[in-house]
Amino acid sequence: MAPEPLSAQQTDEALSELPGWRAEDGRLARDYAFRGHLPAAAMVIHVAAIQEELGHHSDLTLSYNTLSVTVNTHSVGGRITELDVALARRIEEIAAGHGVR
Ligand SMILES: C[C@H](O)[C@H](O)[C@H]1CNC2=NC(N)=NC(=O)C2=N1
Repeated sequence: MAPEPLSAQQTDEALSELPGWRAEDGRLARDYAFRGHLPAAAMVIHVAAIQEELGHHSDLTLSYNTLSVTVNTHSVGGRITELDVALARRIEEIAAGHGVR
């Protein structure tokens, strides 16, 4: 069954438990900073593995020591849904282990 887009209030409630994340242009977004390039690149692989497990995929932009994550749900026309929140929560769980600053 297709997920329902979250209301603005539901999105705000989800964001209140996702420090550092924001809603921007209809997407959940967060920028992570690392101590160098390899830790940032390693985080990409770990996030990719989670995304394959969940069947839900963010857009990842890797720079020197930063990784920008944005995600919405394509199947509902590019809106924020619980699937995006679930992925953001999983990414948050692994971030500290990658030495996020
Ligand atoms: C078949 C597969 O599960 C779907 O195409 C998934 C893949 N990953 C996805 N990722 C995102 N962000 N939105 C989707 O609607 C989506 N659909």
